[in-house]
Amino acid sequence: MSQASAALPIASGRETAREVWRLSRGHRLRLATVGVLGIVSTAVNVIPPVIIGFLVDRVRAGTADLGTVAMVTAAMVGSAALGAAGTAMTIVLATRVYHTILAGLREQLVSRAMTLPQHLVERAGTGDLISRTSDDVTAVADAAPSVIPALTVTAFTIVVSLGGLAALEWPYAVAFAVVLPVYVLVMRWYLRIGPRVYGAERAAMSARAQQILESQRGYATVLGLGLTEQRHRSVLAASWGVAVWTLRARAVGVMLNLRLNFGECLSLATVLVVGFVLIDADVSTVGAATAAMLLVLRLLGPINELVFVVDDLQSALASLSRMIGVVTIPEEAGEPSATVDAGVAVRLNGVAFRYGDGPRLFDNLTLDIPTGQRTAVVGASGAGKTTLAAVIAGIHLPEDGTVAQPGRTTLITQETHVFVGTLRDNLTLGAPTAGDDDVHAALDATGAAGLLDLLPDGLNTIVGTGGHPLTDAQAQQLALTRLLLADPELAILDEATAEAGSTHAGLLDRAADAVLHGRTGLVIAHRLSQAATCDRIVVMEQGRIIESGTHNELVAAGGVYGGLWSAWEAGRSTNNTVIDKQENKEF
Ligand SMILES: Nc1ncnc2c1ncn2[C@@H]1O[C@H](COP(=O)(O)OP(=O)(O)OP(=O)(O)O)[C@@H](O)[C@H]1O
Repeated sequence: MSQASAALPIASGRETAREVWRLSRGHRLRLATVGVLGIVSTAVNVIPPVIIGFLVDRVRAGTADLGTVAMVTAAMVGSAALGAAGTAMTIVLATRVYHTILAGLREQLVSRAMTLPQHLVERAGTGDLISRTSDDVTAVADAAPSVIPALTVTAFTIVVSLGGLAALEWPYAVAFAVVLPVYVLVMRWYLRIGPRVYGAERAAMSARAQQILESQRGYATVLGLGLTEQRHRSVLAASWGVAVWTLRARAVGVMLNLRLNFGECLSLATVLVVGFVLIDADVSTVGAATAAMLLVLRLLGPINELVFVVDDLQSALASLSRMIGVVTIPEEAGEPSATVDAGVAVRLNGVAFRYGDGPRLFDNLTLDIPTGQRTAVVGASGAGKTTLAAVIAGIHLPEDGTVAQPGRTTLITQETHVFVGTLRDNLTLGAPTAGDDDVHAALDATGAAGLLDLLPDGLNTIVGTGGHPLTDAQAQQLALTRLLLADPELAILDEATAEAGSTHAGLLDRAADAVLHGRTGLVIAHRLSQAATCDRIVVMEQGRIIESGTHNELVAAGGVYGGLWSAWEAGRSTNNTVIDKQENKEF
């Protein structure tokens, strides 16, 4: 598998073929039927030229009567009808089979995309992944129904027509066969240039998608820093890249047409000259020469189509190998594994981590999180708390060292996604077998049962984009209840109750309390009061753990945490509002 720069991998031709063969399992009988139908309908299409040649000779000999014309007409109409029906059936069946196979591939692509290590996606850029799951899927879907039947029909038309020419007089077949290398040269030229140009066109589309996505995601930052013009220029440059490569791709298409026209001219002229010589030498009849010319004319269409299908095929193959490149990304070594030590739920041993090519954020980080306990992580903004949570959850892979954690781990961040569907579906995502009684019990436990009274259809209310709107606090309650139902061994709450505002902070704190009850918890604490209720506190500074212990131990030690706690207590004795602000400022 080749990996160009930071982009996601692209499958080689062999890997693509192997994966397509694997995907075709269960559809091979129907694929064979497509092939047979294509062959039969093509063979039928060869009848009209031969029968016209027969008619020409009968007319020249003066032996054609009304019966001959009626017989020729009936044969032509019959073969045309049979050919058309066969071709239509081939295309319908082929379209069904290919779309079924493609649907399977698309499912695998989406499920692999959802489980890809985040560092891979970040390094490649989200645009690359989105382009592969949208543009590339469309390219393959658009090409498949035309490419495969055309390939089958064209290949067989060439074989049958060459046989037909040889049956008329072998020099006709030789005359055409000597021109075939011209088409081979045209195709070789095209295969050399085409993939590069089409690959570059697709890469330019990925780059454009990336620029647009970044501008949208960071819209607030762009506005805040006055970067609108700069972003506009970046999107413009990426769009221009697409325009340039699209133009080059179309130019390649035009040059291909010119070469094909030359091939047509050459093959018709060759067969015409051979026909003239054969008739002159009394070896062939005018009818046979007519049939030969008609057969060659019939062949030119499919041959051109083959070259044009190669065009689509190249484009589709480029997309297919990009899709399969994602599907076949192997599970990475270094992904978190289940811990074995009794009493330790999570063990980080000598962990090193950096974002992209940046400096090391963690270097030789070591940490044990005891089973069944609640550990808080505190530290100034940028200390590495969120990154630590993501490394433990397995979202980021360490560059060095090991992470051992329980198999069932759930991470909740401030950004809670509400999926389109019923509230019940959203709550039972991690526990598909949970019944309504379980759901109600979980809602009671997290104090979210009141939410049902606010929704028009209770658990059946459609939420998510376009559905009943939920406030941030409600979405967070939903996420906490979902976690309770999923019942993981390790729950990581990354500031999951931080942004709710003072009205809902207490409510969400109680929900978080219910969720963490009886399991190992890691709380990235925004508020010092939240950390103080945990069994153990870990203090981080610039990617290092500088203190760790119980609240009382750390206060008694009088270190960084002790200082912060004293400041917090001093603030509490003067003004509660100030305390909250002070806490948020500190962390
Ligand atoms: N995706 C990323 N790419 C590059 N650098 C990042 C990325 N995410 C975080 N960082 C950097 O890593 C460092 C640690 O960030 P992290 O978010 O883990 O800190 P934090 O303690 O959780 O901060 P906060 O409390 O503000 O959320 C910071 O310097 C941050 O700029």
